[in-house]
Amino acid sequence: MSGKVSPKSDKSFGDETNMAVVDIEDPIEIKNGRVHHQKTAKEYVHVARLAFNTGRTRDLKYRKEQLGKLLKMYEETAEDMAAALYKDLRKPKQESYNTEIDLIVNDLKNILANIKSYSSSDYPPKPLANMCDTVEIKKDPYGVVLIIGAWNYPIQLSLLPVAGAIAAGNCIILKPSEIAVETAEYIATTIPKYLDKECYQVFLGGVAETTDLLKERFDYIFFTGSPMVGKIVNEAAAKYLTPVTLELGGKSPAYIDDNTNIELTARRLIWGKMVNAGQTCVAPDYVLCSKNVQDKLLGVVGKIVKELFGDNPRNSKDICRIITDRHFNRLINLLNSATVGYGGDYDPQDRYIGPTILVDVKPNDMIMQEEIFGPLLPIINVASVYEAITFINLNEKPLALYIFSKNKKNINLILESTSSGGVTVNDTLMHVVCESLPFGGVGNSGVGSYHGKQSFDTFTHRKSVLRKNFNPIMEKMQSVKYPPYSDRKLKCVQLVNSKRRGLPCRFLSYLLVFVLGVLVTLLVKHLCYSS
Ligand SMILES: NC(=O)c1ccc[n+]([C@@H]2O[C@H](COP(=O)([O-])OP(=O)(O)OC[C@H]3O[C@@H](n4cnc5c(N)ncnc54)[C@H](O)[C@@H]3O)[C@@H](O)[C@H]2O)c1
Repeated sequence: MSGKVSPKSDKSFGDETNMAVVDIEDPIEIKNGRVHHQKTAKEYVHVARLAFNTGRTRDLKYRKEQLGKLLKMYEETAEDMAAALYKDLRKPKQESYNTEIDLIVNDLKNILANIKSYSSSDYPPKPLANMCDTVEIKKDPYGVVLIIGAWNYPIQLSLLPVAGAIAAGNCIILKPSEIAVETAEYIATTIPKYLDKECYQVFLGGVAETTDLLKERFDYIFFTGSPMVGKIVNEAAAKYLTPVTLELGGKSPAYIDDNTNIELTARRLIWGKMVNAGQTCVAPDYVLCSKNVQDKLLGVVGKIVKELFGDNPRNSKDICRIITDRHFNRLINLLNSATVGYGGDYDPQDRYIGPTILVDVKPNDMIMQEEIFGPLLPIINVASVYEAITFINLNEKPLALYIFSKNKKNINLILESTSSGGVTVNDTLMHVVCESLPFGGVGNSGVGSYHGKQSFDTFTHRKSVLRKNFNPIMEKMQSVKYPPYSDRKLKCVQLVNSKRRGLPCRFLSYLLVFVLGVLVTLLVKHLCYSS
């Protein structure tokens, strides 16, 4: 869709009386919670395919221009982004800027500053057999890519991959999450005002529309969401062997060692759990610690919550709300299934849930069967670091793992004995904001990664190119590869093949070719004169 939603549009995607009408190339109606497109998913993809085939997105100047316009969009409409996030999630302004707006602005500035070097071909070392050839790794765009976003960081999760995909020269169909209604509308109405409407299109909708999109052939699919839907996306992609990045979720553990600074641990843990009201893919999902540490944690948590959110956190402007009633009710069911050690306050009218710690939790309890995605923090007691490691390894590989400890041996033991998408030691969430670290999961928590240069690489096919020339001397030198084969030729080929160590750079191999050329010429001249 590239168009404008009328000001009277319904903000819930679910009320027939207030109907949103978008009226440019694809006038859409939003009726009874469903988006009605005039154009089909196939037509969207067709337009993007035609645009890609013009070749314009391959041009570095064009890509920089489009990224510049995206930056302009961020700068000119940052307040609209923050307003949409507030309406969807009651996101505090500082959280909106820290975790979404500034993140995409900085990422884009970094891409713009480095796009020339990211896009340049690499010239790797080469073996003796290719001494006379030019070997190059060209950075090729995949083509038309599908980006599907999740609702919890609806700006960041849609627009960070968009920047990487544009930089790498792809055309894009972006499908933001339908659950973050305001942000989806902001994206759908704002992007066409700034970017090339054929190359970069926004397709609004929910499950049915995403299902339609997934029937189409894409050259790459970048999905952010739950492992369950990730599998659906992966299956659809497999039909055309389309490569995918799957940014998924899961239960991320936080291990607290006996040897730690309990107050700092509590502050960093509660902060990480309460950002976006726990609706964060890398939020610490549950705690593993001894009974002794649990008691100490419960002893300081009241003080920390008061410090962060005041006497009554319900009145704090710094706690997000749960995205929908459905999500809220799921969390309250989980809360009611467990024993509250701290907190437990909630308000259905406002979709508010306060910081809550759950105790006496057992591995088979309901709350341990699914990703929590809310401000509930269960504690599972373990007797040692070894038991914690065993517990982590018995479960799916998490997206994030947090270790709070002063004991280097224990920290390294966990790092060496477990697998997770990423790790922060002695804090939460922070490895995600360091853009030089690739961000992604492993196993059930995802496939592939992005952020920083990795975003460009994710949307880039590294195409191997080997160039030869028609130089007769080179041809003579390589003639041993042709039949008729002989023992002498085999020995020669084996000798060359055994010199697989790469020659370091193009200059050295040119020099070698030049020296060899001179030697051969001198030899020929010498033979001519002597005869
Ligand atoms: N790894 C990450 O970067 C990251 C970031 C944010 C969220 N997440 C994960 O995402 C999940 C929460 O987000 P969500 O509720 O939006 O996820 P979701 O999987 O329900 O939805 C994600 C996207 O898939 C679409 N979708 C939903 N059901 C579908 C279906 N049956 N067929 C086709 N498409 C479908 C939705 O429209 C949405 O755009 C959590 O598991 C969280 O951990 C991961």
